[in-house]
Amino acid sequence: MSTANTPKIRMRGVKKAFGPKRVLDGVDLDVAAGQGMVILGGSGSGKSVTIKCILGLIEPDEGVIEIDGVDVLKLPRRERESLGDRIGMLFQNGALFDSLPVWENVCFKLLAQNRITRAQARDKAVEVLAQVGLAETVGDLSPSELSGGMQKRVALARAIAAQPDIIFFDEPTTGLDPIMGAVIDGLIVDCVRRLGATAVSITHDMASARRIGETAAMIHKGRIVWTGPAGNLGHSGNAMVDQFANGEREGPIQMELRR
Ligand SMILES: Nc1ncnc2c1ncn2[C@@H]1O[C@H](COP(=O)(O)OP(=O)(O)OP(=O)(O)O)[C@@H](O)[C@H]1O
Repeated sequence: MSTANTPKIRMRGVKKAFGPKRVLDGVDLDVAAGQGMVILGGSGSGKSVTIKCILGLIEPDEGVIEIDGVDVLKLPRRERESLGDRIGMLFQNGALFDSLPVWENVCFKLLAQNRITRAQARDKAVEVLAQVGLAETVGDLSPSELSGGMQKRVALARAIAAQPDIIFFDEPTTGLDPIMGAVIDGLIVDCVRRLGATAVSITHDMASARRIGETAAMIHKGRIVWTGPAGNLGHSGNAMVDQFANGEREGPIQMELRR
């Protein structure tokens, strides 16, 4: 049963292998309701697989994943799918559809599920675009006509349009200049706060991690090896985390491909 102390997301012993390759080897992670959690880890360490397991896009081999205290892996398919209505996602590359105008992209999920008429969707898109600093006229453009920073704003608008209570951000500032990255981070923080949502982000950008995360977790060799305040990244006292956050070649993390 869910109580005030129940984590929004709770993972215990989550394992996932692809063929002989074990990617997740017993992930334990708690994300408190309303918290901003950043997941760090080397390339290929399993950050995206972790998020996809929570989203239900990948089925773990073992373990427990709870949302609001409910074991989602045991839910019937239909109930599991309806959980998706409460979850927003900003994909790494934005994943916008160039064949649709911006406003339809923003309200894509609401339209696809017939939760809203096209006229309502247009109004809703204008309202959400304004929240990410975009003018009404942008709604009629194709995503291909927008700069990278504007595309990220549209992707953010799409992630929040259905007012989810959990939002995942996969490398939200990748490919942006540092100032635009900071602007997008600011918008993310504002939007998440306005919704009162729980946010889980993957990023390799430490400045971004400190801005959008309250808490950080580091994944290494398929397990969460450290959790602590995002503000401590780089001087956490954990040699592995500090090597990673400071981008040092020497340290406990040996990356065969980089030698
Ligand atoms: N559907 C899949 N089938 C087979 N292997 C997969 C699949 N999805 C992920 N993997 C493998 O799992 C490992 C972890 O992938 P994942 O995408 O989670 O890494 P990541 O930590 O997000 O990395 P990056 O920072 O580079 O995006 C990789 O070796 C990847 O090749």
